[in-house]
Amino acid sequence: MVRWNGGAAMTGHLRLGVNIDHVATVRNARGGEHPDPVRAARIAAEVGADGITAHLREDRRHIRDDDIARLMGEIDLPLNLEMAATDEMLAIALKHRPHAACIVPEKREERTTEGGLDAYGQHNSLTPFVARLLDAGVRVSLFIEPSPEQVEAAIRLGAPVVEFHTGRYAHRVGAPQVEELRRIADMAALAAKNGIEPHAGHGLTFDNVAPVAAIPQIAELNIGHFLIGEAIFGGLGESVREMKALMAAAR
Ligand SMILES: CC(=O)[C@@H](O)[C@H](O)COP(=O)(O)O
Ligand SMILES: NCC(=O)COP(=O)(O)O
Repeated sequence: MVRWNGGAAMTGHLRLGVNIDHVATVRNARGGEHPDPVRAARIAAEVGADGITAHLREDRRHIRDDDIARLMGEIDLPLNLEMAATDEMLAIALKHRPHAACIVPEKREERTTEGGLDAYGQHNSLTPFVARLLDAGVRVSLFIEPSPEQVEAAIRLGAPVVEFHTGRYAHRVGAPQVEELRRIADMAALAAKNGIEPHAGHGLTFDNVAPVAAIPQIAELNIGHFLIGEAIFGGLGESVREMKALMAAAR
């Protein structure tokens, strides 16, 4: 597994991080070992994914601890470990030292990640958390809403990356969607101007990815649920290839 070199990760290439959480959702539905999320990561790597994202939730509803261990041991792509800001998850991240850790909010009752991390309100508790991960050579990303308050909080926390939650963009249409896209673009520019690498993710699909991919400062998109759903019909390799082609065409 690749590790972050501690330097600025900004490049012109728009990277695709494939989130394999929902391969594990299907696996866990029967309590067995198939389909294997690590096999999905291997297929994604073979067809050109730039990284793998996996969300180890506190309730282990999909990705499990052993999945993270196997991803680290068997997959050569950078692993972006999504995690809540808890002592348990910090210990796991420090044990594995993935390429990156993306700090996300978690509510047990939520169906999926409903909003961004409140980096502004949680500044004091996040400060040592971010520092410990950075000291271990893990590239820290904060999964936040595209707002000036949250970007400024990320700057104060010294996070090298932010990932904008695109759920509100993905679930709106017409003028409200355009307005949300503008917020994301403005916040990507604000982050980049302050030396923070902007990413985006959540709810992105073939139909809505292009306008987000066209935002020049955005360096990485993390996409999962839609790709795994599409894989049911045309195979994971094909869905990843198609998403990468759409992202490249938008630049
Ligand atoms: C943080 C994020 O947007 C995704 O990783 C999402 O969390 C996928 O996992 P869930 O669908 O379990 O939220
Ligand atoms: N951080 C977003 C992510 O990893 C994937 O979100 P989704 O595509 O599963 O909604």
